[in-house]
Amino acid sequence: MPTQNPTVAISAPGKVLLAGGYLVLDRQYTGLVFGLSARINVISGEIHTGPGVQLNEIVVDSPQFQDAQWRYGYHLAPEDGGIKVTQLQVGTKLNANPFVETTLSYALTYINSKTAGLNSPTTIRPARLIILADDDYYSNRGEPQGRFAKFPVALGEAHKTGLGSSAALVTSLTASLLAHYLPRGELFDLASDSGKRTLHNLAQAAHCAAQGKVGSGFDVAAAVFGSCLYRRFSPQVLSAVPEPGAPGFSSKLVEVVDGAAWDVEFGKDALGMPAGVALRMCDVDCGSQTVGMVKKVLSWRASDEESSKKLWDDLQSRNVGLGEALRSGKTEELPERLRGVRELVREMGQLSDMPIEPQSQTELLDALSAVEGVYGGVVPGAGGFDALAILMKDDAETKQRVEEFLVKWSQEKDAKVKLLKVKGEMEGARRENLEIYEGWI
Ligand SMILES: Nc1ncnc2c1ncn2[C@@H]1O[C@H](COP(=O)(O)OP(=O)(O)O)[C@@H](O)[C@H]1O
Ligand SMILES: C[C@@](O)(CCOP(=O)(O)OP(=O)(O)O)CC(=O)O
Repeated sequence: MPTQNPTVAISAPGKVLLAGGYLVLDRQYTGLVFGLSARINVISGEIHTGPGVQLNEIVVDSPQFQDAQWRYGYHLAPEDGGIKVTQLQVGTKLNANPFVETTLSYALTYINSKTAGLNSPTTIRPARLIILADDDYYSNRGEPQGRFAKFPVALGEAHKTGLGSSAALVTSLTASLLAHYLPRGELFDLASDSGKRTLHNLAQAAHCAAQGKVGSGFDVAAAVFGSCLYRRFSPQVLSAVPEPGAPGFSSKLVEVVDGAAWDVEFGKDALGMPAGVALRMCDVDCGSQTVGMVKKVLSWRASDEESSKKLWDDLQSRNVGLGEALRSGKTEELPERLRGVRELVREMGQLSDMPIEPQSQTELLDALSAVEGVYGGVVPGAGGFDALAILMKDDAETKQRVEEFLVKWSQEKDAKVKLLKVKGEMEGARRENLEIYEGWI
C-alpha cells in the first residue's frame, strides 16, 4: 500500500526592490530587496481518480477568480526529457497559465529524478493544487471571505499592483510540490539552508523559463529568502537548460539546480528594518509596462558608458548608504538618504529619457514625505506607475494621517491612490497551518 502524500501549504511573500532598480541587473551592483506581508499560498493535496479525473492528472484551482481552473495531464518523456505536463481542455476555451504549467514541469521533473533511485517514477500521483493570494496583489475590490477575497473578474482582467505575483506563485508552487511529494525531509526541508537553496534554484529556473527572459531574479530571491541585500546570479547558469520534455532536460535541470555554479548572494544580515519603522506601499492603480523601460535604459547605458558608469557607481553608494541607515536603525538619516536616491533615479530617467520617476509620482512622493511621521519614499523597482514604497512610523496615528492625506489627494487630483495593507517583512517562504484556509479548501 503506498502511503499517502500529505496535504501541505506553503506561502511565499511578494517583493519590493526599494533601491537598486536597473543596477541589480549587473552583478557589480546590489539591490535592497524587501519581502512583503502579502503572500501567495499553494496548498497541495491528493486527488482521487475516477469519473472526471484522469489517471495522471493535476488540477490547479485559483478559486478567488472566475474561470480559474487549469488541468494538466503528465507523462515521462523519452530520452531523459523529464515529466512533461500538457494542459487538458476544460469547457470550450483553453485558458493558459504559463507560470503554473512551466513550474509543474520543472518541479515534477526534479522530484521524479531525485526519487528515481528510491521509487518508481509513477510515485507522482494525481494532485489538486489550490492557489490563494492576499488581496493586495490586485487593485480590484474583492469580497472578503475569511482571510482571502473573491474577485468578480477573471485573473487576466485583474489589475496588478506590482508586488510580484508570478515570482511568489512560482516559489510557493514549487515548494508546495516538493513538500507534498518528498515528505520525508531528507530530500527537501524548507526550514534548512540547503532546502531554501534548492527551492531558490529550482524556482528561479522555472520563473525565468516561464517569463521567457532571465531578469535579475530579485523577486524570486525575496519570495524564498525574504528581505536581503541581493547580488544576482550569473545569467549563464541557466543558459543550457532544454525545454521541458526535450532530450536531456531532466539531467540538465538537476545538474543546474544542485550545482555549485550559483554565485548569487542573499545578505540576510546586511539588511534590516528599524524597530518602529514600517515599509508600506501606496497603490496608484495605473500599472506600467516595465519591459520596454528596461530595454531603453540599458541601451542608453551602453551608448554612454562614461556618464552611466559614474551614475551607476554614485547611485550604488547612495543605495548602500540607505541600506546601512536602515540596518543600523539611524532613522534620523532616512529622509535625506531617500531624497539622495531619488535625485539620482530622476537623473537616470532624464538621461535615458524614460519616466522612471514620472512627474505625477514626484509630486505625490514630495507631498507624502511632508506628512508628519513619514520619512519619505521612492518609486521602487523599475519605477513608472507601479505602487510607491514609503517608509513611515509604524503607528496608528501616522497611518491615519497618511490615509486621510491620500483621500484628499485622490479628490483633488482625480486620482485613485490608496495605502495598501502590506508591510515590509523579513521572512521568506514558509509552511502554513491549514486552518487559515477555512472555507477555501
Ligand atoms: N492568483 C493567481 N492564480 C493563478 N495564477 C496567477 C495568480 N497570480 C499570478 N498568476 C500567474 O502569474 C501571471 C502574472 O505574472 P506577471 O505578469 O509577471 O505579473 P507580476 O509582475 O505580478 O509577477 C499571471 O498571468 C498568472 O500566470
Ligand atoms: C529594472 C529591474 O531591475 C527591476 C524591476 O523591478 P519591478 O519591481 O519594477 O519588476 P516587475 O514587477 O517585474 O515589473 C529589472 C530586474 O531586476 O529584473
